[in-house]
Amino acid sequence: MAGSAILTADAMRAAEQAVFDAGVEPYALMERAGTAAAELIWRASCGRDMLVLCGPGNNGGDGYVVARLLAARGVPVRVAAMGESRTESGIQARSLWTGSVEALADARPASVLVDALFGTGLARGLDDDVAGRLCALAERATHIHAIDLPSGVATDSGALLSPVPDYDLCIALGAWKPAHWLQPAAGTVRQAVLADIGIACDDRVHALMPPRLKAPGADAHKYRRGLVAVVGGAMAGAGRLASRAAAVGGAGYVRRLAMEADHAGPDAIVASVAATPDRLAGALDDRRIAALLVGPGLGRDDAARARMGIALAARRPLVLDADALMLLDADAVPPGSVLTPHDGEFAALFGDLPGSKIDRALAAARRCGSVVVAKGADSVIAAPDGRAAVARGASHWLSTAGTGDVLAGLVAGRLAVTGDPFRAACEAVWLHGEAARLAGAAFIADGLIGCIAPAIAGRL
Ligand SMILES: NC(=O)C1=CN([C@@H]2O[C@H](COP(=O)(O)OP(=O)(O)OC[C@H]3O[C@@H](n4cnc5c(N)ncnc54)[C@H](OP(=O)(O)O)[C@@H]3O)[C@@H](O)[C@H]2O)[C@@H](O)CC1
Ligand SMILES: Nc1ncnc2c1ncn2[C@@H]1O[C@H](COP(=O)(O)OP(=O)(O)O)[C@@H](O)[C@H]1O
Ligand SMILES: [K+]
Repeated sequence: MAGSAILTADAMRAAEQAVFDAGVEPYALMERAGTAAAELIWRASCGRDMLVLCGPGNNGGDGYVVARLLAARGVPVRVAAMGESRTESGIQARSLWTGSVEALADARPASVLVDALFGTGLARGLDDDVAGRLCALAERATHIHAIDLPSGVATDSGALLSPVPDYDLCIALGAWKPAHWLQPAAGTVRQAVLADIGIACDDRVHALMPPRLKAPGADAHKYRRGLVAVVGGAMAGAGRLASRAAAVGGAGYVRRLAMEADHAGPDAIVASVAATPDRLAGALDDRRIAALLVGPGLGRDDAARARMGIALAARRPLVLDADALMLLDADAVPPGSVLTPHDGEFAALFGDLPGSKIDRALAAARRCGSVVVAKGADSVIAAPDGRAAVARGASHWLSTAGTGDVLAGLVAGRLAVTGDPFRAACEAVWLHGEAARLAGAAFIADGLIGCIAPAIAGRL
């Protein structure tokens, strides 16, 4: 997973320190960072006039390196600073900049604005006058670039601590930070690029990467590919959406255990009426069930609670979604399951946990010994062993009823295929996002299912 690690500010500082301990001079690392950033900004700005805003720390130091290197290439660059440089490397970078330095308060706008005010050292929101100046200069620029992070975002949580303009490009130095992936900070940047500056990173928390999938082999048959059972409930449509997603998602066989007979297709999905506790328990007494999905359209009444109890008692690998998450207690979740809560379901199940969305998902996963997919415009897939993958950039057209049922079905389908809850959840979230991208604008959940097959085909 090289190149996809997501590090908090503290972890980044530790990773940088390891580089210094190995004999690299701190200023040499800043030169690497500034050189990488200058190259990307050079490509994006085509020689237009540029204003670099430099802060008092090492982020500002990177800004002075960028300004020097681009001026040497003939770019008309000006620098505006927020006070004197305060770090050793920053002071050195400042001393090598031979141009003038304007005060931030008086700086004139330019076509290209480079924000090197604050990075991982931001401790609080920008003062009103600084944030106001940043936003006003951004308003007048045609290209806005952030060095490492947009100034004003909290590195670890992705919260906005003060007003933040919209950026065209953010150059993450050395490793991704949570703010590049978590909302709302991630939403302030149109394109984020990672610049490798030779820092080794622990990638237990990482960006969700496209999966490598395998087509069925010569020895495949429907049970070997995986049997998924979907426990239907009061709202039959949700179970149907999930069943279809499980089937196209890779399961060899999908059984929908409905409350009442309906003949809505597709015919490849075996629907049977399992309305009574005995019928449901009987249908679930099958060791070949490789993934059992409970929750979409289940309902929240006594009958739903009873159906969920029977499903849990079947002791098959579980995917729990929607109403199941509202009926269950976190301590009653069978370890080894996959849970797919949206924010409301997450809060109902786990309460008000502290920290970033990544911290909260990891704490929830540890608590119930299961994989937790904390959904939303940023989705965090967390495992109880401390691994987490973060997805961003999914189409906001996904904010339509039933897309969560599709995701739950996809997770069940991939779980039946792989037998690995974390891998299955990662593959499903990626395929769901890719299907949405392929679906384009204004789709509904039924249409999303039609784009899962091409999403899979693209990863074989
Ligand atoms: N380590 C390295 O060698 C490398 C690091 N790299 C770069 O360094 C960046 C991190 O640098 P950094 O740690 O110096 O923090 P940075 O974000 O520049 O700001 C800290 C300064 O701002 C101040 N301050 C904070 N909040 C404030 C506020 N709201 N309003 C006003 N002031 C505020 C704070 O002082 P305070 O007032 O909190 O005492 C402090 O003086 C990182 O993102 C990357 O770009 C790369 O070059 C690779 C090599
Ligand atoms: N604004 C958004 N941008 C990207 N993805 C989103 C957005 N809103 C919701 N989603 C995704 O759509 C799905 C919605 O799931 P959920 O809220 O459970 O809906 P439902 O219960 O109606 O099926 C989740 O996979 C979520 O990550
Ligand atoms: K910055």
